[in-house]
Amino acid sequence: MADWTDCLNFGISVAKRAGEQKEVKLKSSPADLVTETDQRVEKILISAISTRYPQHRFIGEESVAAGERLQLTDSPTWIIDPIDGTVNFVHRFPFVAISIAFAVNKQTEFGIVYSCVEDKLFHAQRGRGAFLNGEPLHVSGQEDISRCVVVTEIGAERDDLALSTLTSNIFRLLKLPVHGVRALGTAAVDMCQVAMGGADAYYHIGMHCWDIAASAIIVREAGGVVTDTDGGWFDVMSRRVIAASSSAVANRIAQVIRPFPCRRDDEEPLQSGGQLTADRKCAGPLMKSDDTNKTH
Ligand SMILES: Nc1ncnc2c1ncn2[C@@H]1O[C@H](CO)[C@@H](O)[C@H]1OP(=O)(O)O
Ligand SMILES: [Mg+2]
Ligand SMILES: [Mg+2]
Repeated sequence: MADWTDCLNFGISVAKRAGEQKEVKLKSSPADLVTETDQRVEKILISAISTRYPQHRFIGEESVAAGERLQLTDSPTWIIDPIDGTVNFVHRFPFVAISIAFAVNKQTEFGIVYSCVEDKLFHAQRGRGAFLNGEPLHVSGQEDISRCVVVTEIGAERDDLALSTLTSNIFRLLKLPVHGVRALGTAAVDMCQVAMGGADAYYHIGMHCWDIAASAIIVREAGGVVTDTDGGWFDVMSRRVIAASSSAVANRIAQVIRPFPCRRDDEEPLQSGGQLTADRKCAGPLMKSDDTNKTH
């Protein structure tokens, strides 16, 4: 079996170096500022990694936003979110992360999440455990949903359908009841909270592979479970994830939440007048046919 430890160690060093890039130049508008900083960090990461590993491929949030095709092949591939928590970053809400996953044959070999403001470095390598600043990490092991803190994200969709699904899912969880529902503004750090036992579960529909790939392996290696939002097999391109302290909690959340259909990350982008449209939009019917079986 190939040993990717050299890549992991290099990934950790570039993530920490990129996390020091706190200087932000004000451009013409807040939107420009965000784009410029996100793009700059992604360029720093990709240029350092590709110089060392010229054969490797990349899936980067900003490269995809600039029109690059999103395709996970069997080649060694780095999946990068240069700034996870861009809205936090702009508002100085203190949870912002660099998320880097590395996959070979479509299997994640390691994940790195550097929560820059907190200076917390989470990492995990397949079969070798999960760590926070070098110390082993463990999920809470909680099995009782009524004793759980559950994390999710509000996301950016503001249409009625998205908002009603989002709020009704939170409503259902609160009515179980769970101990609390939280949202930190970065999916990567949300899931690392599950890995370290600060939260017992995370779920969301609509994140992208770069938001969740690294923290998914960190949760698993910390002893947690990662599933699809229907409780089935987790597919990193599906944009559907539950990360939990136990199978019991993951299954209970899968029973409670209503699905919100999204275009897969590896689906062909929608074409509109020759221009690529934002692939962040969800599409399709609101409910799956089996939705009537869900717990209300
Ligand atoms: N269209 C979108 N707009 C804002 N945040 C999004 C998003 N799609 C995914 N996210 C992610 O959702 C969380 C915030 O709710 C962050 O992890 C954020 O990642 P980002 O900061 O890298 O965009
Ligand atoms: Mg992100
Ligand atoms: Mg980002």
